[in-house]
Amino acid sequence: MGSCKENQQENPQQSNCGFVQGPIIVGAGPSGLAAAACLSNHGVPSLILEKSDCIASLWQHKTYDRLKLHLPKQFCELPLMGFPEDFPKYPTKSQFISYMETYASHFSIKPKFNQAVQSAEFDSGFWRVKTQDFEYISKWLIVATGENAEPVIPEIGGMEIFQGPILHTSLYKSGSDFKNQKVLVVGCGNSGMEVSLDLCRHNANPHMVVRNTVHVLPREMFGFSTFGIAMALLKWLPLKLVDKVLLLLATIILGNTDQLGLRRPKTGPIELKNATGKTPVLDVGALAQIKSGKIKVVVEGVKEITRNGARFMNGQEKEFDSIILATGYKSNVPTWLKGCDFFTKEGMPKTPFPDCWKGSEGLYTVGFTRRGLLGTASDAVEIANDIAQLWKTNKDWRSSCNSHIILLK
Ligand SMILES: Cc1cc2nc3c(=O)[nH]c(=O)nc-3n(C[C@H](O)[C@H](O)[C@H](O)COP(=O)(O)OP(=O)(O)OC[C@H]3O[C@@H](n4cnc5c(N)ncnc54)[C@H](O)[C@@H]3O)c2cc1C
Ligand SMILES: NC(=O)C1=CN([C@@H]2O[C@H](COP(=O)(O)OP(=O)(O)OC[C@H]3O[C@@H](n4cnc5c(N)ncnc54)[C@H](OP(=O)(O)O)[C@@H]3O)[C@@H](O)[C@H]2O)C=CC1
Ligand SMILES: O=C(O)C(=O)Cc1c[nH]c2ccccc12
Repeated sequence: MGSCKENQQENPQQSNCGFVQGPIIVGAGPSGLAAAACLSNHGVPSLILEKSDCIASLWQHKTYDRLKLHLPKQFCELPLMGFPEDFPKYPTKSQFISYMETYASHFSIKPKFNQAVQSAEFDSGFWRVKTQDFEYISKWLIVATGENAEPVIPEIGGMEIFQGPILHTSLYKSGSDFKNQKVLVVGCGNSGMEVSLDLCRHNANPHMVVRNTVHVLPREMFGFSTFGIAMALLKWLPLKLVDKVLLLLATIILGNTDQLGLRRPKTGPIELKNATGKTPVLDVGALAQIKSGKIKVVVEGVKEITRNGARFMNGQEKEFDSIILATGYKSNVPTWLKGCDFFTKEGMPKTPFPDCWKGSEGLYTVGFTRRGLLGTASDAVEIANDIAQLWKTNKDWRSSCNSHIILLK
């Protein structure tokens, strides 16, 4: 194994690498916390390394004010501890964050913050995980950096000459910053739809680019959550038939969305989500604003950004005050996990659900199932069961040391 002794000779007072008791978990989002809690429930310690300064940083730092869970709370709870009973069916962002905080403190999870993992590599039986100031070593590495680790920023010509602000939805907080503005929203996933709706509610004038097909479903059908209906039907019916039922009900409730510029993909909504990760839009009011004309749908893709607006694929140019990129997110695993072929070049596990949680040589992933927090919960339980079995059978891994990290002297 490569050693950190060379570094120590240069700086003998300060140890800069050490063994971690139990697994190293990268990321203190819902997935990392769920994995740590399930491990702790089996008596297995772990160490979470988090690049940000808080838990659930996606939710605390990169989401807008009016965000609510769009699946009912029973589909978004982490293992071993549900949401408080008095929370509404669709908890708000701040309720979700407070749940995460209570969860972390209940299981005494204390991540190491401001530790950005720059590389992780398997070497002679151990994972060596480097941050900007320390090298952590363990038998196990749990990747919990999320499917939404980095914003996708498309390369559109002319972005540098646009006179107004251009921001990704991860930086958008509220439409109050855009009052009376004409705003171009690029992208029509859940972020594009909800940001456009929020802009309407603050008297802005959003134009939403829909360059492709999109599934829009009502969040609820006849008082039941659409997601809940889908889950229930999937217990009895094949996926394609469930999709047909959902689309039939959606058409009855919403009408034909094609006429609004929202053409549906040929593949059904749940099949598409499972196959590609593309989440159907669960409508919380944007569709009504599209119907009323307050949100304008632009069916041409953006060709280039100009000084005062954008030129579209049909050659037409329109003026805008601001541009919001609702262009989605991507995994960052390929930037730091080295010499491992478990992930695709897009940073998603090659093994499909439900087996994507386990790699080889002590590598695990939590939260890469394309099934939201429900997938996170099932991964965390599987991983903890697996590691706990190994942990119990080998007492060498259980040191009497109280600290999580044993410094190499
Ligand atoms: C706006 C929005 C709303 C959503 N709403 C829902 C919903 O209602 N229901 C649902 O099921 N899902 C929802 N999702 C999906 C979302 O991905 C999950 O809710 C959840 O946040 C995933 O948790 P995670 O821990 O896997 O990833 P994240 O929450 O992204 O957490 C990953 C953590 O890893 C850290 N990290 C990343 N790279 C490194 C590194 N190199 N070193 C150290 N730390 C690192 C990050 O800072 C972050 O704290 C939503 C997503 C978005 C963007
Ligand atoms: N309330 C909630 O719970 C919310 C949940 N979310 C979740 O967060 C995740 C991310 O959602 P979101 O941020 O909407 O990302 P998505 O990946 O779902 O959507 C990205 C959108 O951007 C479009 N796009 C990408 N590049 C371009 C381009 N160059 N020009 C035009 N359009 C482009 C895509 O179109 P195309 O299909 O053509 O590539 C797509 O419409 C999802 O899982 C979503 O469900 C998000 C918001 C709210
Ligand atoms: O909200 C999200 O981003 C999710 O990934 C939740 C989710 C998982 N599977 C789905 C299927 C349909 C709609 C939302 C989801």
